[in-house]
Amino acid sequence: MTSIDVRDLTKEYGGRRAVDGLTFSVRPGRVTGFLGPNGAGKSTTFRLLLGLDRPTAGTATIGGDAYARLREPLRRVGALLDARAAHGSRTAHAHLLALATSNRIPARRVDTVLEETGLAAVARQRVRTYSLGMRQRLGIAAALLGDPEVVLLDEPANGLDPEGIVWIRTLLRRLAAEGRTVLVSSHLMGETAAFADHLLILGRGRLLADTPVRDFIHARVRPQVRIRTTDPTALADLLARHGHDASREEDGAWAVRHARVDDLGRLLSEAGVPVLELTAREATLEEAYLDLTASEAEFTAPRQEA
Ligand SMILES: Nc1ncnc2c1ncn2[C@@H]1O[C@H](COP(=O)(O)OP(=O)(O)OP(=O)(O)O)[C@@H](O)[C@H]1O
Repeated sequence: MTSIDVRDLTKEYGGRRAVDGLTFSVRPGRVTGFLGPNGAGKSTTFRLLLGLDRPTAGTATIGGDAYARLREPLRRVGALLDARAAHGSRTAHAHLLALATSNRIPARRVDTVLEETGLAAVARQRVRTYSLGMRQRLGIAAALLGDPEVVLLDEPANGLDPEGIVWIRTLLRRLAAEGRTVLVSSHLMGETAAFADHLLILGRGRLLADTPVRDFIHARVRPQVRIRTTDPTALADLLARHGHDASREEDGAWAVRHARVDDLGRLLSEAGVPVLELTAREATLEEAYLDLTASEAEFTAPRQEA
């Protein structure tokens, strides 16, 4: 089984740190989401892992070896970095066949991955006629061509339609279930939580979280209760008197944090506050993610002199 190991990895471009002392491991048999806002360093980390760029310091290895030292790398590691990589004047079939031939991969894999990615019917068309979603699928087909143990996909859902999004989720789950090591970058937490088991979250080149998705939700996604009433003044008074952390939402409803429907329902009923709606909801993952990024911003704010 092949793990990815990143140790003290740093990459500077002209004195600016794109990747700043990253240390993490990516384990086989699960999908690891690699999350971070634009410019957080995800693509740079992928390039360092694939030997396309040299680290300023630290190491990035796959199964214990730097990518450049792997024999028959396409059979070990499949990667999607840039969906525009395929030559537009070639057909998808020709593009994949050339890749297979130059990497000593059996030609029959070409048809297998074309089927797997839903491109079989358009395989003889030139790539320049493809939509962004079709190019994404072709990039994924190329990544899977060598039947690799490790799959690295940079924003694979980019350009896919809703059906494509469901397809990629299913594909990623299957690749992990087959025991492969799957690392998938995205800047969308909601999308990532739909397929990932584990999260690595980056902010400004640094690792902010290395956690199972379930633990992240448990630790950071707080329960909330949503209330609509015909008497907002009475509701606001009541909530304030009982020390509830409440705020008004855009549609006029109230959101009460760290509260339970059972407790609030009883309270409202005893106080005679008319209720139009009382619902339990979990703050979205996206909110939890922003929360994490905000605490990072506080952490990195310049220190005040005493
Ligand atoms: N070749 C380069 N030369 C100079 N700066 C670079 C280079 N590549 C990346 N950077 C800078 O490094 C930082 C990290 O970029 P990177 O592309 O790795 O982020 P990312 O998390 O992949 O973002 P995105 O979601 O936008 O793709 C950015 O500030 C970027 O401008």
